[in-house]
Amino acid sequence: MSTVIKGGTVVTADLTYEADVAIENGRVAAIGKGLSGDETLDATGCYVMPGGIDPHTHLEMPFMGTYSSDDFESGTRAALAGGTTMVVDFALPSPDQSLLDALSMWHNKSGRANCDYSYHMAITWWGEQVFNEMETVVREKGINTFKHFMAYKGALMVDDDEMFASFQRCAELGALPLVHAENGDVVAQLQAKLLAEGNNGPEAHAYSRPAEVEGEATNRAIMIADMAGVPVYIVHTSCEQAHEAIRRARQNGIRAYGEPLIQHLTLDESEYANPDWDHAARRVMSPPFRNKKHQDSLWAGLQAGSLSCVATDHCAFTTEQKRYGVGDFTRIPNGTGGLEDRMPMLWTHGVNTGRLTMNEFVAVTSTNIAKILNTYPRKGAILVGSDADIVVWDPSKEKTISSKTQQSAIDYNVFEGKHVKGLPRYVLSRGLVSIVDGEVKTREGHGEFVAREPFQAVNKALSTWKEITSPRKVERSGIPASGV
Ligand SMILES: NC(=O)NCCC(=O)O
Ligand SMILES: [Zn+2]
Repeated sequence: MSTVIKGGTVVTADLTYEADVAIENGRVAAIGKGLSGDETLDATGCYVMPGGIDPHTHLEMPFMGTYSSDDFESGTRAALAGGTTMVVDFALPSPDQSLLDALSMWHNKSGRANCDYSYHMAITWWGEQVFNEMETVVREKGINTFKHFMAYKGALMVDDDEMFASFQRCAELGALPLVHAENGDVVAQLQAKLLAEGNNGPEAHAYSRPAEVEGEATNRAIMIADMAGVPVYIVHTSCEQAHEAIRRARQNGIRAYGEPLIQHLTLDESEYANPDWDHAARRVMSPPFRNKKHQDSLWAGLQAGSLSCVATDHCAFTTEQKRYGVGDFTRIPNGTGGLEDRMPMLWTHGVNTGRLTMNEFVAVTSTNIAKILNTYPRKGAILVGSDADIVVWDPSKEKTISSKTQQSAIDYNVFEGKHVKGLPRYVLSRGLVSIVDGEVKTREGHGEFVAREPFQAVNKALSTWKEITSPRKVERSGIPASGV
């Protein structure tokens, strides 16, 4: 069975051109004019783009005494509805748990996925077992990225010595470390101080995590990565201080990547001042939403290329779960949803406003992360042989975002009431037509795990440079006798 997407304009990270796209066996089979197939999808007036890749999701994640409420079924359904055809989730070992056990647990959860997925492995503790299993994870299990939390003291946080050890191991294995960069020690002290002063509402969550906390940790993570000789990817970059650290590092030749979230780009700190406790608590995530100065910095970073990808960090909790933190903001589960809205919100606030070109939109929603994760051009591209993960984007289609019509399992939406213009007409997951004009035709279990090879080029270049510049003993002849 072959499918042809006909009459649209192909938009990739580099090119815009008129062509039909033919699909066979889940792959792009031909690109050109006048193609035909068993099934035709009319793309007149639409842009035919690589499906989105969300670099950062937390589906059914055990966190803060509960589990995030979207699982791989509802989460990937939401992803496809919004034009995202691949998600990258996190396998999260509990303290002392084997990385391989955690991975098996995640494979058990993901069997219901509607679109393709991959994982980052989290480093939540350190020891010889973790050191050894990292090699298996990279060489045998198809995972080349490891996430480190500098925040969540007493839970997921790792210290600098553990991070340095893990980064060096990543360098040896051809893996890329990811970092949640917030100074967990300072946050813990600020939280205690705010609570002691009676400041226990959701707004205190934002007060306890000022931009300096993030800027300091981002810079520290980048410097540690540089000393370890490995590139580094900073997740959910939310402020100018963190962006500045990434920008400066890149100007100095350091391979550091930054990832703003669609939430931070389009929602600001005034959400926490809302008199409705539920409204504010539903928006509690780390880092918190910031002011316009920070938002402008993030948009500028996407335009200038100093920030690479737009993610969601989709970690959705119901209102009931958020209420665990009534009377103590530190117990509000951290996280917000966004999978279904990432692409329409970015198109509306990025492309429709002239802040991003269509090609830049494709780069930051798909192609850049495919390259960073070493899965390009299987993903993130429309090329003959690429997976047919494709979104046919209708720039004239509009809607108002509402939790009543969303795919996510939770009872609200942080973008509630926002009007978007630019939505998928069709979404194809490895050739399977999964969304047709808002109608959901996803197939549970269709999604497959995407194994990713270790990095060759960047890690080789960095280790070569490290070797050339490593400390060397100076060999001297005629050393004078000791003066003692
Ligand atoms: N970001 C957030 O608040 N929740 C998800 C877990 C994490 O990545 O920090
Ligand atoms: Zn995080």
